[in-house]
Amino acid sequence: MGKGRRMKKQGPPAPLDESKITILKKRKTADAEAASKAVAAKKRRRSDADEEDVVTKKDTLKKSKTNGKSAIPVVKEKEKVVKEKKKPVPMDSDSEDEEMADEFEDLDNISEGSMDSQEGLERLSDLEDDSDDASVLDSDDDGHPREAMFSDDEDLSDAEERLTAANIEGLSRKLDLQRQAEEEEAEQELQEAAMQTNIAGDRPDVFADDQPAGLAPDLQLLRQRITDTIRILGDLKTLGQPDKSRTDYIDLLLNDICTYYGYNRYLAEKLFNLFTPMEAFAFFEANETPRPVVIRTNTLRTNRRSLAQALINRGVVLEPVGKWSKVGLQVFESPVPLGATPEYLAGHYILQAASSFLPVMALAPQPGERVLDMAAAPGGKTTYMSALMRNTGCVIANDASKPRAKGLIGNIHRLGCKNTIVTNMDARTAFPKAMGGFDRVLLDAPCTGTGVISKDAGVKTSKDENDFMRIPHMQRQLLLAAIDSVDHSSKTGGYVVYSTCSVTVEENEAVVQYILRKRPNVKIVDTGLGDFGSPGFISYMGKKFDAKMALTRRYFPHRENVDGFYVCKLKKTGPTPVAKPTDETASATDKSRRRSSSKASSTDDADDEVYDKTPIVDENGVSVDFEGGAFGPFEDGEDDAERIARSERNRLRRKGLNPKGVLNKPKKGKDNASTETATEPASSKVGEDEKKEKKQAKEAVKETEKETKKKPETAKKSLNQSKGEKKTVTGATKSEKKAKSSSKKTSK
Ligand SMILES: C[S@@+](CC[C@H](N)C(=O)[O-])C[C@H]1O[C@@H](n2cnc3c(N)ncnc32)[C@H](O)[C@@H]1O
Repeated sequence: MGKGRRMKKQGPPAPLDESKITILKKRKTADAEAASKAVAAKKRRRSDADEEDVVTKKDTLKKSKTNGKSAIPVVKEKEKVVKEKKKPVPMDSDSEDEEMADEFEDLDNISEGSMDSQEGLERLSDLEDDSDDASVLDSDDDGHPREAMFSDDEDLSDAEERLTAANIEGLSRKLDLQRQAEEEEAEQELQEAAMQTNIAGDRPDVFADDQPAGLAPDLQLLRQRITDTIRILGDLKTLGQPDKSRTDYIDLLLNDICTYYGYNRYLAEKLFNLFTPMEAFAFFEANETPRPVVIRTNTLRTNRRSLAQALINRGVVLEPVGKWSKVGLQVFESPVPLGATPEYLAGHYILQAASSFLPVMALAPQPGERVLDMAAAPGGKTTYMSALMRNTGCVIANDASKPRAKGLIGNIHRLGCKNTIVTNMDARTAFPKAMGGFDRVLLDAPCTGTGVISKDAGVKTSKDENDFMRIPHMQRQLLLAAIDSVDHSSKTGGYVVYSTCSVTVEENEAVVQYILRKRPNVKIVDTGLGDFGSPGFISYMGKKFDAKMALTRRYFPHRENVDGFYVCKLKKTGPTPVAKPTDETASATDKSRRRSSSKASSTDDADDEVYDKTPIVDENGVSVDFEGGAFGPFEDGEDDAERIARSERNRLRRKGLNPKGVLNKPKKGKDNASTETATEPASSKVGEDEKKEKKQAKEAVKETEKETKKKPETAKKSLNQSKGEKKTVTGATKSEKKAKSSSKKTSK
């Protein structure tokens, strides 16, 4: 079955699919007590949910008000998502049996790579299942009954019954806890509704109740004011003070959000602007609560059913993460540390956020392919790719940070990935010069981490304007390198997936838009991830993006209950065009052309190794690298250097310093004109900008620069790609060395 069809049938994942738990409980005759609890809990939940629905329609704002910091908006959003999941999903004719299929069984041993019909994923379903459970996956006509552990099927196998029996007690406990939380929440809502009624119809003066200066803010009052302000913004005409504008209210709201949640003003505003005020509140709330713990089954070592059984036997309470994934398990409770179980140590699973499955699913690497993971550490995605490829072909897993690359190697060994080469290079410059011609490239880019604030609250205060200049700049460079490293003529691939765990437009749609302008030889294609998530922005704050940006996917903690994430899939349609080739680019282009023809004729000689080593060039054909700063404009009419310089000036101003004084100050012991701008007057603005840009660039890659000055790890074994040998190596291959020497010759 193709990926698109499966995704349609399966629908998007529910963060916490209560229906499964309920169904389990209904079925569990062996544990009458647990089952009756479950049914009662379900009824209560339903009636609660119905009541909440009514309340929602009456006044959604009321729902967001609580006395403490409970995540009411998150819960509401979660419920909304769950309800949406319950809507019938459009299905193909053979969809009913698929819907009933076992969420454990039909996944066992097989990859989600088999879900991509566009890319020959059917090949995967042809592969024999080499485990004991020999069911063939993803094939519509496999003839294997798909019994469901959590399905509506009545005929559960004995094994599933035992699994269910073992797990039901824990699930029941979880459900009771949820019910208790919901009752408390409902109680709170009632109280708040009463409070709201008192001010309903009035024009609440949120500007009046200023907190006393010098004292710690009263969080209860602050929260009340936040929700009041949001309510007013929803109906400013009726509820707003006549002498106050929308801007006044937004200003007050942002200040309160900063105080209440602890964000710096710049970041709070940036995140706030992504949503309506009400949704922004839900987003900030969601960042205060952790996302569900998820583990990914390593199908190189086991299958999901066996893993679930083993962990349940250890008292772990879990369920499949959702129908969208065949390898994910959501863990509700564990009496043992999940990073220290025998199964963990044996590499049967890896702790991996649900959202980080998505870029790999979108990339859909195929067995036998040559794949690059540009920024791979600690390796959650690399090892998933390796599993999808069934340990065949080759994954180059690169990371610029040496300590992180060591962690990556550890995971690769633990999970038994044998088709992986680890490299330690700066991907902006290493690829495609050192290696190119990949069938697929994953760029899970370094980012500001605004999607994972619940994991790293430090982001709230540490990320400023400067970071939002510097980091997207690096992302653009990396993505250009990713595109140039892909073989557009790959028979099976030619794809790049770009992902970040950030929700800002600057790091996502804006980066992709820039790339589309710089590389007309790529186009955005469907991620194949179905309806899960939201479409990428096609416009934002007056800026229009390519219409196909809607094919990219965004994920938010408050909507999908996963880490904030962005996924874009690109298809390379032709070689990178060079407008005004320099010597270097011309020869590289020739080489690229030779490469295509040599591929056809199979007459490669050593220097004509088939890699697309086209250097990154700007529109004028000028070779681009970070140090040179000759990068294209950040946005139309404004280049990165200027933006970074402006950001630096703003930063200094915020610190109360005079940017002119600080930036123009001559450096001790250095002649102003002694750098690469020596031919220009020391006071030249251009020279200063370049220096500033260089300074920013150096800061940006402080850590990675150090590493990349050192030699990449050398190969211990070579990888004979053409013979398809599977070998674990840790550095450059023979062919890569040839490619390097050829590259040197070219540049000479
Ligand atoms: C978001 S993390 C990658 C997570 C990884 N894909 C995974 O799933 O486990 C970004 C990684 O990019 C690496 N990195 C930063 N700058 C880089 C560069 N210029 N070249 C290659 N890697 C870089 C960082 O060391 C970091 O490990």
